[in-house]
Amino acid sequence: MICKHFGECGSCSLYEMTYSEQLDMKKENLQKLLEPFYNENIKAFTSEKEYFRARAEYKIYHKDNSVFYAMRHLDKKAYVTLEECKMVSQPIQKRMWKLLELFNVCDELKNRLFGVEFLSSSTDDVLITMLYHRKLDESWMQKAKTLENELSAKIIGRSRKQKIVLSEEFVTETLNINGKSYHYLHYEQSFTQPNTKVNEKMIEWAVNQAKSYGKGDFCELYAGSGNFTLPISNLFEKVIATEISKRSIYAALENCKLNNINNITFIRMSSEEFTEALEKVRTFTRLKDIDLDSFDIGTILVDPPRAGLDEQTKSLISKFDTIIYISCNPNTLARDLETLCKTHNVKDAALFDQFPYTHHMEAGVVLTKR
Ligand SMILES: C[S@@+](CC[C@H](N)C(=O)[O-])C[C@H]1O[C@@H](n2cnc3c(N)ncnc32)[C@H](O)[C@@H]1O
Repeated sequence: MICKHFGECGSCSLYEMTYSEQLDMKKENLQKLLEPFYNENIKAFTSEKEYFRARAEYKIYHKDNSVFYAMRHLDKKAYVTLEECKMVSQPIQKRMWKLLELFNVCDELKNRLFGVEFLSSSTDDVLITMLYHRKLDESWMQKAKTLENELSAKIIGRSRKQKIVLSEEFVTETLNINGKSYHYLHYEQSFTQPNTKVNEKMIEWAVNQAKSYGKGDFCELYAGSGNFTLPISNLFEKVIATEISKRSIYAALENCKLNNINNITFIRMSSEEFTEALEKVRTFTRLKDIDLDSFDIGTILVDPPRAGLDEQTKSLISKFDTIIYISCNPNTLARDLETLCKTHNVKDAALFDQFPYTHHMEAGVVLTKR
């Protein structure tokens, strides 16, 4: 029934709904899922109706010596070629069709090309990753360098065991949070929120919840490159944040420098390991210079992947006064609330429409200890 192709395959009923109809449907679904834990009206934060996606991945389909952007059809074993894609951001829009024209007049660039990924920012910075089934050589690099200039974009070429970065491998993003600007480096292939405007609303919501219910020091698990951590850090004296991805932790540290923030301790650690460290089940050399006991954690924010929280992490976060839970899968959120609501009450809940015209939902819930 529901489109995974931002509606572009034109084959599903969600695409036929108006934006507000599909949003109402999601809100109703979320309200039902959260009903056992929260009976108040859930606030929905809307997306722009077009040009909202800051990143996109396309297959490249070859036919009669021409290439096309393509996506897998939802139901059939086939690809759908695209002639427009109104879901992607204006900076991507501006470049993607020109790029296709340039591929089509250059055999060197389109030979064995099988995918193109775009990452953009609201500062009109765009990174284009081109994926090939062949080794890339000097001649490819020369053509790709010309492309960089013609498109005002940064280009990365990838093939098996090969990655060529022509200039930089990140885009610079600036987010406006409650009237203040925060600057971020978003690296290729590390996690970034897909819908910039909705992301800003989501961070503002989290900041406001931390303002209302925050206590003690602040801790964040699944912190990525500091998307929430940086704006929330202003409200607390001491902050500790963990994340499993090496690249995201590197970006998070760079982002702290960019924003002159120096009260955050970032640690590269899985939430499972961090739980073991806090509960003194295991010692880690990575923590030799960090005194975990010096943090008096009262507020925790978690933003796990779709699988939600593991049992140990749930048990750990249940110990803190305030929990802000951001979820990209309301089914696992509802499952985790069954445990968390044994000790905490839900104070607020919201829907963030990060993924319009798909069945995906992003939700936020704030809980305080009884
Ligand atoms: C939904 S993303 C959220 C990232 C960040 N909060 C943001 O808004 O950009 C989830 C993050 O959890 C990280 N992650 C996945 N499994 C993890 C684990 N077991 N422990 C810690 N972090 C994990 C991923 O690398 C990813 O950055």
